[in-house]
Amino acid sequence: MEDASIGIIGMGDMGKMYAQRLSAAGWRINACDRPENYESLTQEFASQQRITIFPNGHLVSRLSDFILYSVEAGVIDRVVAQYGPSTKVGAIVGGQTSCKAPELAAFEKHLPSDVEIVSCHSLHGPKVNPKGQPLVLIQHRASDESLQFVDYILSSFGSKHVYITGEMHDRITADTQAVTHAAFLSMGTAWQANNQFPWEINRWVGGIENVKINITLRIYANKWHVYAGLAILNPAAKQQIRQYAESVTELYKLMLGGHREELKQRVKAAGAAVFKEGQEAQDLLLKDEVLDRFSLSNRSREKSPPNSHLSLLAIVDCWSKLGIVPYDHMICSTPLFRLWLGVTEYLFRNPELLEEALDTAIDDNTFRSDDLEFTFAARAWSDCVSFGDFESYRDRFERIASYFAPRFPEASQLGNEMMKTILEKTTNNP
Ligand SMILES: NC(=O)C1=CN([C@@H]2O[C@H](COP(=O)(O)OP(=O)(O)OC[C@H]3O[C@@H](n4cnc5c(N)ncnc54)[C@H](OP(=O)(O)O)[C@@H]3O)[C@@H](O)[C@H]2O)C=CC1
Ligand SMILES: O=C(O)C(=O)Cc1ccc(O)cc1
Repeated sequence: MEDASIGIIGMGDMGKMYAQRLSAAGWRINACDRPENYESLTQEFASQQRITIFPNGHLVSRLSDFILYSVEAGVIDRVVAQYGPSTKVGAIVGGQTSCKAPELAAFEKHLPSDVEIVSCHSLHGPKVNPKGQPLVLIQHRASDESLQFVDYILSSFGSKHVYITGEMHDRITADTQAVTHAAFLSMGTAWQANNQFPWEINRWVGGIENVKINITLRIYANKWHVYAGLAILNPAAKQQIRQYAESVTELYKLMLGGHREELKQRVKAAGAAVFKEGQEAQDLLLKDEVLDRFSLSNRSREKSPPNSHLSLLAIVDCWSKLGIVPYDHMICSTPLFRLWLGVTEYLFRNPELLEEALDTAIDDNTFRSDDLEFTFAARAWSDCVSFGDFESYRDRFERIASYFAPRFPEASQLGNEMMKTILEKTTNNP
């Protein structure tokens, strides 16, 4: 067992993270990226004895006992079609892509029948310490023994292993990932459309606004294909993002029409369905003292600025309409999802704050144009995902990312500290 070697096809951020950590745990790694990256990768890993770089996936596949594809989700079929037939007889193959339906379909289609399939998914970014984070393992076409082997290989991460099917993985991550990203992508789109840097405007400063701002910038500072792939390729994501956009639109119409009682009744009923009695056994995930430390703004905050919090009211409405209990999704939660649930929980478990948000939504028209742009944005992202066009997703994503780009270095440093502080409190208690 110990003399087995691990193949990694796709040495981007996740592939490198896996190579580094697995080689540090003593495994021999055979890795490749696209042939044009062979020279630079060879140089980069020259001093690492246990990592051997090869020019292409054929050479990695024929040598390795467990082969992991860590490429963009949109190219998985093409890459497996290319290298799959070269897989070593009796090897185990898996993938790291964020949506399992296309990955598993590609494996079934292109891998020889003597090859077993155990796939995986680390539910965190490459710079997050895997310890304690969920790691999904999917025994798709494999013996129990082979699952145990992969389990053993990946055990050095110290992650929390979760054993589910590919289908269940996609249904849960549609919520924990795709809808979560849609909400933050929409916030960024709305700020850009209104030509705002939210940390420069008094009414945005402080508290849960800091989480919204830091996470939005964190997403836009990342690679578009990760978000596009997991949303566009996951059929459950389309439906769930559409419901989020509908919830945003319907709540916004109630606000515009001044339907205070209907708005309150709908939001509170949704809140009661999602945040059931007894679930508050654990402390609130987020607290003001922590949140206020992570501001991009140099303005001071005197009092919690009132806000309609349309994005948060809508996610709870969306969960309730879909019959989703987000706490049940903690098994596939990413750090971002836990923060997102943390901020909604913060609002909904504080009746005064919720009441203030609902009254602000009706009475205070300074939020109307922000909320209008947010509504447009949520619908536009939903259409973009439903349409399934990677290039238009990329175009929207990169246009908005370039608006915020000057603040990425600062936001990412602050965002990392924020994640670390908040996640230290939540990782062991998901
Ligand atoms: N980033 C994240 O936070 C997470 C990502 N994931 C998933 O992991 C996968 C990898 O993501 P990530 O590492 O971030 O993305 P990257 O873009 O950093 O890495 C993908 C790598 O695959 C390479 N590649 C493309 N085609 C081939 C090929 N034919 N042969 C060999 N290599 C190839 C790419 O090369 P080139 O760039 O030159 O095309 C690139 O270096 C994705 O499916 C993503 O959804 C999962 C968990 C977290
Ligand atoms: O936490 C998130 O949602 C991220 O943005 C990082 C991420 C991206 C893709 C994954 O498949 C898993 C984690």
